[in-house]
Amino acid sequence: MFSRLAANTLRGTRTALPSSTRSYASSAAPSSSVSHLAPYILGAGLVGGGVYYYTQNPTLRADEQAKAGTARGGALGAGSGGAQIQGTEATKEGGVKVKGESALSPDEFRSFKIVEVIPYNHNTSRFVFALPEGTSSGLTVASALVCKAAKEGEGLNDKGKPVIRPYTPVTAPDVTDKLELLIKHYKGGAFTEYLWKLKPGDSISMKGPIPKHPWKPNQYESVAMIAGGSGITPMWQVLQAIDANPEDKTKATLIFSNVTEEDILLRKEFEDLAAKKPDQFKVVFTLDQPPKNWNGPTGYVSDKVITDALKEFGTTPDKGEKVKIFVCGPPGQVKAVSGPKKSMKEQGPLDENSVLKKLGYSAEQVFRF
Ligand SMILES: Cc1cc2nc3c(=O)[nH]c(=O)nc-3n(C[C@H](O)[C@H](O)[C@H](O)COP(=O)(O)OP(=O)(O)OC[C@H]3O[C@@H](n4cnc5c(N)ncnc54)[C@H](O)[C@@H]3O)c2cc1C
Repeated sequence: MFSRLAANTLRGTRTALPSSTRSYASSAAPSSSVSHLAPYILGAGLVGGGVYYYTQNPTLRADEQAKAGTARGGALGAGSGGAQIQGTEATKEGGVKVKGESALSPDEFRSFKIVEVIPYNHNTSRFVFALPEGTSSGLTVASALVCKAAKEGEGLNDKGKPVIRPYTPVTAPDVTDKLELLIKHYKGGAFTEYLWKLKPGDSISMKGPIPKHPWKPNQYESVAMIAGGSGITPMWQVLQAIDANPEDKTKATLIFSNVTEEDILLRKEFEDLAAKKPDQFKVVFTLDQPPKNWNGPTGYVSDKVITDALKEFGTTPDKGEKVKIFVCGPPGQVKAVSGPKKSMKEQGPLDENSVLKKLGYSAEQVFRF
């Protein structure tokens, strides 16, 4: 599906971002990528060591954000799994809300057992957690959860405080009995180095939801999602919600950049969506290091990649409030595409030199996770 889409809709093109950005996005800082990383780190050691802008204020670590940002509510929940979503009820805003008990709490950390660790690719694994029988995560769309070590005294930072990091489950909010995180391993990463030592039977503490952009069905005619590396998981959460709600006619175009083909997370899921509902979902993958037979765009997410991809569903700047662009990825990519978020709570203006600004989009049309 992708090849067809790519061949039909996009031509290869060079871009405006340094390759270091994408190396950061989808590789776990392997030694071979050091030369790629150098310019980024040089310019941005800056952003708290590459923790995603989609998190946060560049100066604020997730640990601090977690303390500050676990406000309840604000979002509509939605489930997955076809036309009729089980265990959900309609809300007056037109969305769906997960019924029944939530396993997670926004007010306290709760411990969940890892039941399975399934390698996904060279640096990413699926962590499957058991939820109490009959409960679901209860996360709203779009929202995240935060994780820390469940065992006292473990997973601490160099100041002796627990390392806390946000993640977006890949299981939909109404899935009961289990929750799955798709996590990329960062060499030297405070939390993922700890996580990679754990085994099935061990536990992790979680708290949530951490609300992001409250998804309202049909609030926009169309949305675009520009993601890099593991910044893809919030996009998948929103796409699942749209797909699960037959009343939601929002059209969505995903532009997903990675270093190599192997780095593309959830590729089959996106291709299946685009194949199932081609008039509603469109996906474009861009690669820094494409294989010989690659038909899609290569390099960074440039103005041309965005313009070409968003033409079909008319996600253009002149549409005002009818369109939204979601951005989520590594700092270098976010900086080039939109400019960073002003702070944890404020989106702030678009960077004057960013691709979206130059294309004519307004700050109100853009949301960074
Ligand atoms: C809303 C949200 C949802 C997210 N969802 C997911 C998800 O589903 N899956 C996922 O994999 N990730 C997700 N993330 C990212 C995740 O929260 C963590 O940032 C990521 O796992 C890295 O954490 P870490 O503690 O292992 O690495 P960190 O310690 O934060 O470091 C990250 C990298 O930067 C390097 N580094 C650290 N400090 C410096 C420095 N001073 N200078 C230069 N380099 C430095 C480290 O060596 C490492 O390679 C999400 C983030 C947000 C905000």
